[in-house]
Amino acid sequence: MTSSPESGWAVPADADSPHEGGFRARMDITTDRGGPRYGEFSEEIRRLMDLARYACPTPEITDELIDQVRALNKRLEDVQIDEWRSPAGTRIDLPARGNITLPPYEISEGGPDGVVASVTFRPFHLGGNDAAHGGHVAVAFDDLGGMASALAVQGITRTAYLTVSYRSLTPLRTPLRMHTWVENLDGRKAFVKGTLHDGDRLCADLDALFIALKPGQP
Ligand SMILES: CCCCCCCCCCCCCC(=O)SCCNC(=O)CCNC(=O)[C@H](O)C(C)(C)COP(=O)(O)OP(=O)(O)OC[C@H]1O[C@@H](n2cnc3c(N)ncnc32)[C@H](O)[C@@H]1OP(=O)(O)O
Repeated sequence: MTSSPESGWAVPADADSPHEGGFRARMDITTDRGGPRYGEFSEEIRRLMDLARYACPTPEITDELIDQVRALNKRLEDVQIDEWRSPAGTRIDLPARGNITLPPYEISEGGPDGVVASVTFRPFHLGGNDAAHGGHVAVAFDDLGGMASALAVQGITRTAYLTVSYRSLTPLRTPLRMHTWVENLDGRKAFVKGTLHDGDRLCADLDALFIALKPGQP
């Protein structure tokens, strides 16, 4: 296991984790990294973010919390690894592939007709007035649009542009339906559309271009 740098920032890949540009020489998609309770761990981190977002601690409680979070961070520093082998992003059995930085989603369909997922914006995704932040809506579209284009080109793609039109407020704490699909495939260019609905109500839609990476392209 790669040891953590002093700073605790991301760990670079080493010879045990080969990849070529944006491509992975070995697609290490797993369901066991981090152990059977890793999903529970991710959910507790999200809960921490939710609670921190709306917390107003006294100065004494802030002092106490700093010590506790520092102890937790110290524990996590001991188990740092590069992005290619971390459970976050590769645990396909967990919401949003176990990636705690994404709005949690669960995929119900994925194929030539695109990707359909249930996305729930958490309390910590607050933009204002109990609605989701537009940036977080764009993150969900980027990931699920990227997935629809990856399925269409059967490879890794990168976002060239991504335009989100916000049609009505996106609620927090509510399972929403996101659909992304490739409208037109032109060589390496996948033109992607998407919608986000709360029941019958359209919250936002997507117009994006993803480009299939060439072998070795970073
Ligand atoms: C665990 C397993 C999971 C698996 C699931 C994975 C899902 C993960 C999902 C995660 C998803 C997260 C995803 C993310 O967040 S990706 C992160 C955000 N995106 C980036 O950082 C991308 C930065 N940009 C680049 O790297 C390059 O510019 C790219 C790669 C995009 C193109 O540079 P490249 O040198 O390769 O190609 P090219 O320049 O010859 O262009 C090629 C063609 O495209 C046309 N073009 C280019 N740009 C634009 C534009 N802006 N508008 C209109 N057209 C544009 C261009 O005219 C040309 O057309 P044509 O002349 O051929 O007709």
